[in-house]
Amino acid sequence: MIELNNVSKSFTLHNQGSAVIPVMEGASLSVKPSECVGLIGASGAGKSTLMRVIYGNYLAASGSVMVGGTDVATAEPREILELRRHTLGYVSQFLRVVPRVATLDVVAEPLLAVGTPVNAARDKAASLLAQLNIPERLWSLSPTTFSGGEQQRVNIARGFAHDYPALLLDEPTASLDAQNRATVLELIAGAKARGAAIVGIFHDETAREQVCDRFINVSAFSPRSAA
Ligand SMILES: Nc1ncnc2c1ncn2[C@@H]1O[C@H](COP(=O)(O)OP(=O)(O)OP(=O)(O)O)[C@@H](O)[C@H]1O
Repeated sequence: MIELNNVSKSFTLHNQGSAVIPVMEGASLSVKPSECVGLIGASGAGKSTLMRVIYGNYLAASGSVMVGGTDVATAEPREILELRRHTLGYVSQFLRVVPRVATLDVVAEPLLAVGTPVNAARDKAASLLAQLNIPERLWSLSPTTFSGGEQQRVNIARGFAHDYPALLLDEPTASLDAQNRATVLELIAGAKARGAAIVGIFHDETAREQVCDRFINVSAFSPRSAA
């Protein structure tokens, strides 16, 4: 479902004499449906960079980044948007808050985007918000003023609203209390059970041991250790 072949990535620092910093070479990985692969490696090794390359936020310098039938490395922007709408979800630690949109609609939006009827989308959103302990009195408010932990849970609810065949999870359990953390791990297990291919970064060791089938150390893709 997610297949990277020989991917390299470097950054050009335009404000620093166009210095080119290679951060990744020869990155290859393959994630099958119902599998969760954890990215590990020291801080700065390139875990977030690899996730952004898969999501299409960073353009790979070479190699292929297949998600479903789309090569993210060469796809047109509209194909990437289509891929993100139907196939590839991304749950980051932070909610990009849309001003004045009610929490229930923020969570239902990915479902509406794939054509789910409004009532069904709202029902699913309500059930996720309840599962993640967001009090019902907050559902009609914009999450702009919510606490950090509440915003993170709204973001998780939104990320799990549509059943994406491929999911990227960037620290989905960071700074959650034990009960909400357990709920998120259940959501991840549920996504795996229905066939999602998942790539995740989890600093929380207990969480990653619980949901990951295997690990990839991205330090192996650092240009210094590449062959
Ligand atoms: N937009 C960018 N411009 C320049 N360099 C960048 C950019 N994004 C990442 N880097 C560099 O790429 C390297 C890998 O960073 P990345 O954030 O992927 O590491 P990480 O493994 O996710 O680290 P952490 O565990 O600390 O979050 C770092 O040296 C970083 O400075």
